[in-house]
Amino acid sequence: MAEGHRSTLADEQFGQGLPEHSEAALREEAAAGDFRLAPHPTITRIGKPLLLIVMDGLGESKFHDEFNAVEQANTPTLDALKELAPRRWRMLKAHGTAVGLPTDADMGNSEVGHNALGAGQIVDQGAKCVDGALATGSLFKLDGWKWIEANAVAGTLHLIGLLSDGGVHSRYDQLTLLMEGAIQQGVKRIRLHVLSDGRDVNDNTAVAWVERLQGDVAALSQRLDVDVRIASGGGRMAVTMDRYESDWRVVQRGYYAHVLGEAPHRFKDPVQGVRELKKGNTVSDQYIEAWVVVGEDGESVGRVADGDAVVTFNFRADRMVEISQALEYPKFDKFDRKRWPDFRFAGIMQYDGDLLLPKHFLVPPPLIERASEQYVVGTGLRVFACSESQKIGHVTFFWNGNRSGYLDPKLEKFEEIPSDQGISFDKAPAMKAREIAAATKQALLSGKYDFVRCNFANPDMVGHTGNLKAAIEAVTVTDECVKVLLDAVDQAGGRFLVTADHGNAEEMSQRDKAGNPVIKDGKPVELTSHTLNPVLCAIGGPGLPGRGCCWQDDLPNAGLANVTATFLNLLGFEAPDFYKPTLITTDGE
Ligand SMILES: O=C(O)[C@@H](CO)OP(=O)(O)O
Ligand SMILES: [Mn+2]
Ligand SMILES: [Mn+2]
Repeated sequence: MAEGHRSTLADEQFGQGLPEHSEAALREEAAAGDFRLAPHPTITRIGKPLLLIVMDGLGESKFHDEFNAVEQANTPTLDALKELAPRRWRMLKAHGTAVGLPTDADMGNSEVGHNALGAGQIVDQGAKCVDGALATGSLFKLDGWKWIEANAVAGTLHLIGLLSDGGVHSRYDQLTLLMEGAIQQGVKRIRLHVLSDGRDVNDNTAVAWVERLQGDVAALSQRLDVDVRIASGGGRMAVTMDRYESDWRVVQRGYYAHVLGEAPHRFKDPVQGVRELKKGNTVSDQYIEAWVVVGEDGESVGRVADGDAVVTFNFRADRMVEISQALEYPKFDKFDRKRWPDFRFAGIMQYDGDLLLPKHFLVPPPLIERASEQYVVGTGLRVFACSESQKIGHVTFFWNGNRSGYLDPKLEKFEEIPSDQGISFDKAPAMKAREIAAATKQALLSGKYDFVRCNFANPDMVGHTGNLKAAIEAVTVTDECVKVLLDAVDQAGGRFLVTADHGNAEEMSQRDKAGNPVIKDGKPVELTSHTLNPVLCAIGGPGLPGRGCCWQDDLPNAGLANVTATFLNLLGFEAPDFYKPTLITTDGE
């Protein structure tokens, strides 16, 4: 059924112009050799590894002042890439329509960035698919809605997700359209379980967001004569939105607050309550502890009951997988659920197409067909991918077009370095970069792999804390680790490509329209989000062909999706012709 959903909607409304294939068919084809790459005419295979590094959240800003953590950091390796090989580096677009987001005002993010890097194509992303399904009303006609409809109408509809207009995981306008649409379908009672952001939008805006929602909910309730209330919440990094099993306690807090109605903070009015929790702004919006709204009787107003319906309204997958498991799996041992009511659950998207999780979803997810790894393993190349827990799925799941697990366990090895748990990453800004470098170096020198890729999480994760000093340290350590790996490429006689998935650390202060840092109470106001900035792409290594490679001159608007054909060339192969064009040529140098 899931496949049927995907194909109908993908074809009719958001067609990618590529042939329809089910996952199973794709794998069969791979096995049958349909994914063999043709050798590149001039960049030959040398039997030495290609290294690809993603520096997560490291972009280039036009502001060259003290708030640019990338420029403030000590980066001799990255500087040398530019200075020593002027024709082997360039900048790439990493935001907006260049990576499949709805508009060029949308900042880049890891999901779309790694999807583009791995898939070589620009695919309409989840945000756009949900926009379309809400605009046409198809969302309420498909099987996902049908699955929850009777419960939603007869019981309570619970909506769980991130409260902001960041556009990375969710969007406020989609939440309100979803509510309105559900009410038109006959829903009378809605409970909202909302996570504060402070990461994709400015920090210390949590109160304003809850206040806005409270206002809109009051107006809606009155206008349409329905009972809608804010029921529970917390900060996204402390409650519900863990990813890649970094810390299940985060999900447990969410399940307890949203489903059981249990939380350390209980108050009658969510605006006043959150205002109290945010007093003096001593805690970031991202880390607000779990809270529930209680009625006169002291009981939670929004615990999930038998016969209710639950929808998670984040369209992005990584941070919804664990809560979906907690909501959906009959057998579940990550924490004690205490009570698992008999409700019906649908995600606004399916968050994992291989696990088919959740089973029911309101909007078909973007299917990314013919991702590069299918060709890479289809050609028999051996792959090593490494990161720490916070980003491991980025270089595997997102990279492989949202496929979880191995495409070919005989040819691929994914290595996860456990991330620190329970701390804000500015407390340990190196994160696990050195461990990632060590594991990746070992893979490069082992002779066991043709394609070795890794992701350094710390410019991004530390950038999100808003702590400038820590972000500078994070970038410095990243540069040091890039050096370790480029030295290993030298030793191995291989080739490399260094890039990033979007910006973050290069802008650590909010700016006014004139570009000046925003100052409040005598202090610069931190910027915790990603940016719209371009990212570096640099190639090199002793294994480059005799006459070398350099950039094509005619691709001024190239973006992350052009990297895919480029690294396939560096592996010694031609890219599929429907991929975005390669950035390199062997003419002219
Ligand atoms: O932390 C995350 O979930 C996002 C920001 O919302 O960052 P990234 O896209 O880099 O993973
Ligand atoms: Mn990222
Ligand atoms: Mn990020």
